[in-house]
Amino acid sequence: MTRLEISGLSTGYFRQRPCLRDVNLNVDQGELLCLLGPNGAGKTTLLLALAGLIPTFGGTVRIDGHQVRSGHPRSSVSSGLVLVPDDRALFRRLSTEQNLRLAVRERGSRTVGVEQVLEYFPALRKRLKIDAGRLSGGEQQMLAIGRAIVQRPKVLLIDELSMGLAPVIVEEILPVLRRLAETDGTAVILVEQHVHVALRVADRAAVLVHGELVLEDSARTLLDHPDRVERAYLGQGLAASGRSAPGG
Ligand SMILES: Nc1ncnc2c1ncn2[C@@H]1O[C@H](COP(=O)(O)OP(=O)(O)OP(=O)(O)O)[C@@H](O)[C@H]1O
Repeated sequence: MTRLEISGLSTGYFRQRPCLRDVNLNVDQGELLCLLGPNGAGKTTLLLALAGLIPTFGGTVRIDGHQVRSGHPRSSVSSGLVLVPDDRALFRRLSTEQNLRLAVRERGSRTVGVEQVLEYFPALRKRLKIDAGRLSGGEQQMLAIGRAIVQRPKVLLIDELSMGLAPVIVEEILPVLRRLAETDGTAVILVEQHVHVALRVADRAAVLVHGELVLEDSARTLLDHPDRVERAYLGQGLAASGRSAPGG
C-alpha cells in the first residue's frame, strides 16, 4: 500500500527559482527508501518541504491518501510525518529521559513508551540521566531517532544519518530503521551520503540531481550495478563533491 505519495512537487527558497521541480515519488508502507545525490542536489530541501518547514510552489503530498497541507508543519506532524533533521534537534540541556518524555507528551495518545525506545536502543538505558548535549554523536542520533519512534510515525524522514558517526555506530542504528519499517509499517526516507551503506539497508533508492529525480530502482539492482548510480552522479562530478563513490 502506498503510504507517502509525492506528485509534481515543486519547492525551494524562492518561488522564481525552485530547487526541486516536478518531483514524483511514492514510498510504500514498510518500505525503506534511500535518497541519494550530490551536494546541493536538493535532498534536505525535499525533506524540509515534506515536513512543511518550507513552502511548496506546486504539486501535492499525500499520506495514506490524505493530502498534507503544504507549508504547515502541524499538518505534516498530525498526518504522521516526523523529520529527524541533520542537527538532530535535541534539547541539549535536558536529559535523555526528559527528551524522550517530552516527545511522548507532545504527541499524546498515539505514542509508544520510553521503554520501547530503550528496547530499540539499549545503549541509551545507561544514559537516561545524562544531558543530551553530553551524549556521544552516536547516542545523540539514537536519541533523535528515539524521539521520532515515540511518535509512531507513518512516515519517517532522516537527514544525513551517519554524519560524523563511526561506521560501527551506523551499523547499530540502521537495523532499527529496518525493524521499524517491518514491524510498524513506517515508510522511511533516509538521506545518506555513504551510498553503499544506504543501498545495503534500503529496499529502493532514488537519486536526485539538480533538483530532479534522475534514477529510481530497487536497492538490490543498484548494488549489483553501481555504474548506474555512478553515471547519475557523474553528471554532477562525484569526485568533486567529496561523496563516497557507490561501492565505497
Ligand atoms: N536556506 C536556504 N536559502 C536559500 N537556498 C538554499 C538554502 N538552503 C539550501 N539552499 C540551496 O538549495 C539547493 C539544495 O540544497 P540542499 O541543502 O537541499 O541540497 P542537499 O542535496 O541536501 O545537499 P547536501 O548533501 O550538501 O546537504 C542548493 O542550491 C542550496 O544552495
